[in-house]
Amino acid sequence: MANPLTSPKAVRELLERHGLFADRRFGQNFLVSEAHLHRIVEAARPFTGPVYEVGPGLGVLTRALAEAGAEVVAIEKDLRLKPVLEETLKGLPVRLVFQDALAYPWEEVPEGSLLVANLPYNIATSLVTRLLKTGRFARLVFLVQKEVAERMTARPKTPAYGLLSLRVTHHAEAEKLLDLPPGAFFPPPKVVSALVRLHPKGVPDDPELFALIEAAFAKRRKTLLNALSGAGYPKARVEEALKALGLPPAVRAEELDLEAFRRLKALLYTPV
Ligand SMILES: C[S@@+](CC[C@H](N)C(=O)[O-])C[C@H]1O[C@@H](n2cnc3c(N)ncnc32)[C@H](O)[C@@H]1O
Repeated sequence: MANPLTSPKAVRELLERHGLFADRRFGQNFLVSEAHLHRIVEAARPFTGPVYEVGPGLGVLTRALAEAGAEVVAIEKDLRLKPVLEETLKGLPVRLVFQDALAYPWEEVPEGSLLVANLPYNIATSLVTRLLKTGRFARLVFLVQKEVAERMTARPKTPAYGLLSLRVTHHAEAEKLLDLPPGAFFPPPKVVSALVRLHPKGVPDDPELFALIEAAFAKRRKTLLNALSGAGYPKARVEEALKALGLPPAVRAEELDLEAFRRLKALLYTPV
């Protein structure tokens, strides 16, 4: 059965009836494409654990997930949407939580949980990083701006490659599944979006590794040697480590893959 919320007209009427408007501060671009909604639900299956949705909005995806058999916990920051969600999700087994998703205790969700969401653009990167660090998610399936999806899946020596690419690679296998045009949303955003799926590998955070990677990319145009020595890593030690790894002294951060950064960290953090 078609989802009653997948038309701009239905969304406009629903908002009007509740005296609401799509609030840009909350990144409110509601999905209105039945075909894309279906692709997201299919990409998220099988529902082997509780499904967390950040930002249910008017409930379009929440409803589709619940109707497909998922046990959904939906976390929404905009309290104005409470009466709408109570109407659109009536009778469905969804737990609604009204709070900022960044304040949610993600470290306590059951092992094997799933995230399925059309993420608010302004918290997407920090939220996904945090969820990966918890080690509790079996799968994360979400919409983000295409540019963010490209950074998540970028390979070394490409312009989009950096801290986010390495963070994602450290924790997960990443897939960029498809692009969504602005017309798939109401109101249409200015940019193209993309559907991303991450399969975590159960690798815990490595704070020393990520301090090193952050320092390496903080000055992207500099050589790795200058970026790291500028951030306080002893220059002679970095020079020695690059040599031991067979890397030229003028190498830049974007030329190193995750394995190279792991080996560099091991050399820099080994007591002399
Ligand atoms: C891009 S809209 C997606 C709405 C809906 N899931 C859909 O696909 O139509 C993002 C949603 O996240 C909510 N939101 C924004 N910031 C949030 C935050 N920090 N915590 C929880 N929800 C947030 C917005 O109010 C909005 O409902």
